[in-house]
Amino acid sequence: MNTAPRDALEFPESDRGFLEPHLPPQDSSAPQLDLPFTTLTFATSLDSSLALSPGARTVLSGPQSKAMTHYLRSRHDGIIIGVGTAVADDPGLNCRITGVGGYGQPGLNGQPRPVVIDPTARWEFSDDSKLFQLCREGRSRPPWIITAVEKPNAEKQALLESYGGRFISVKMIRTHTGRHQIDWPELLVTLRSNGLRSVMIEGGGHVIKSLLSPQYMSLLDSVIVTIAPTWLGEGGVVVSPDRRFDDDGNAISAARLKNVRWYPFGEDVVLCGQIKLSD
Ligand SMILES: NC(=O)c1ccc[n+]([C@@H]2O[C@H](COP(=O)([O-])OP(=O)(O)OC[C@H]3O[C@@H](n4cnc5c(N)ncnc54)[C@H](O)[C@@H]3O)[C@@H](O)[C@H]2O)c1
Ligand SMILES: Nc1nc(=O)c(N)c(NC[C@H](O)[C@H](O)[C@H](O)COP(=O)(O)O)[nH]1
Repeated sequence: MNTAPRDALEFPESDRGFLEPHLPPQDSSAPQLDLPFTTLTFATSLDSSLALSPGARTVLSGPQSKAMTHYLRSRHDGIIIGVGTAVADDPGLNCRITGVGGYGQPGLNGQPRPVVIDPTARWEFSDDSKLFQLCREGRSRPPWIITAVEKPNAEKQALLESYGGRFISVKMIRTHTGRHQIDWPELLVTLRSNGLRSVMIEGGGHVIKSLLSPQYMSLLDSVIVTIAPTWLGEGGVVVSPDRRFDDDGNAISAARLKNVRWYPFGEDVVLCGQIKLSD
């Protein structure tokens, strides 16, 4: 067994049980589906902010819930973020729990595939990006970048492919505000057909908002939210889906969870549930 690096995290067995009903099945005889098991998971402040501003990497999770997030990463085949998060955070998107590949074990077992949604292929990654440093150290899988660009920049493509990553071009529509909108079912089917049986979606704000729209929320099998005891204040990246109205034009809640469980975790609380679909 290799020695785990100093930044390895511990997530004790005794803390794992409560998460089990909210995670993809581990049973290899579970039925093979067209869609991956899909978990929405993020950390939020008391004023529903993910970060102090769109470009700011902001620590919300305490040490125990951070380790929990890394355990979640070990339990999913893929981890999806938007390019805004890739640019703001220079994330590692790997799993640092002791005992997974690169953290005390050879190989990449337990390491999720990073998937970045980047419609215009604007992420200026380089050899210095954290993700690629981790790939070189054998501590992360190379990313897949989902884009609407048919022929991404050749140099970027060569760099990505030199690590074993790739661009995956998909069709995206433009909304009335000019934003790209991915076809989530199509993306999830594509990821499943490329071998990902489960994915966790970490954010940021735009990704989460689009998944909480009436059109797409039924794709979510599980929702796991860490709530930190802090207010980030005005100007943060807020998780707030579009307003919904009933047939009479009255405002109704945009989305709600069912089968809810709360678990105190250090100074944070972790909320697990499933999207309640209208009857
Ligand atoms: N607290 C947390 O758990 C957490 C998690 C992730 C990110 N963050 C923070 O969130 C911030 C970034 O959030 P954001 O909202 O600015 O960026 P984002 O990560 O949601 O990325 C936005 C971009 O991704 C693409 N995109 C997103 N949804 C899409 C869709 N449905 N279809 C097509 N393209 C889509 C678009 O190019 C869009 O401009 C950062 O500050 C980051 O630190 C926090
Ligand atoms: N659970 C959680 N708590 C936080 O306080 C926080 N800021 C994030 N943010 C998630 C987002 O996807 C980040 O980009 C990655 O957390 C980057 O972190 P890594 O380098 O991969 O460890 N997630």
